[in-house]
Amino acid sequence: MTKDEEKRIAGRAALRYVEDGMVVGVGTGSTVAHFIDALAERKHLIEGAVSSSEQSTRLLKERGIAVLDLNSAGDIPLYVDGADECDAHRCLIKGGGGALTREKIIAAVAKTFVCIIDAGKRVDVLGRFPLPVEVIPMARSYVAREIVKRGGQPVWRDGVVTDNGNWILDVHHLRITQPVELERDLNQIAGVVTVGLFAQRPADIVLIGSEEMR
Ligand SMILES: O=C(CO)[C@H](O)[C@H](O)COP(=O)(O)O
Repeated sequence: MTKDEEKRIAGRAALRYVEDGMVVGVGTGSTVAHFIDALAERKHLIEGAVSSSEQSTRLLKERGIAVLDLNSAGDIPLYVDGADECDAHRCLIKGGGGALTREKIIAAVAKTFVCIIDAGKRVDVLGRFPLPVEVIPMARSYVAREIVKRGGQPVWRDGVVTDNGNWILDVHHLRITQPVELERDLNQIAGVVTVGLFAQRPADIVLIGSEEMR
């Protein structure tokens, strides 16, 4: 089975958590694109979606799904999103697609966070995938120096500007054995907007696309 097939199966499987009348939080990425395709089949039954990126907003609108403003949407019972890595405690690295800040906001608001991944994303220890950190542009060098002090090797995602007008550092060579503590520590560096570690608010449910899930 190809990786994309696993993503498609996971994306479709998330549909079982969608209930009539819901506002559905929608993440970003290629796995979520499969979820959006599946969600389109229920578009007349849900109230609408709140979107974590311009990319997902475009996809949702193309498929005729109403996109709502998070500030006026009320409760978000369900958030469906992918991840770059996932450990046994459902802690995640996210932000490979650069949408980590809005993703973290919707994950925080949502009652249930369903994470959809292909099998290659499951790891014992987070950190093989470089950890994305969104930074205010003027703080890039300072934040990078602070990360080096903590043993990481930050690489500027040159040329990428987030939906919020910020920049991203991808931090290599971290072996994340204490994700909650690291998330808290990196969050308090001046100039950091969001750390792509989802440990203080992990996923509630992880769906890994597989043959058995078909
Ligand atoms: O965090 C993300 C975007 O910021 C994505 O969920 C993550 O990068 C996984 O993407 P894909 O489903 O394309 O493998």
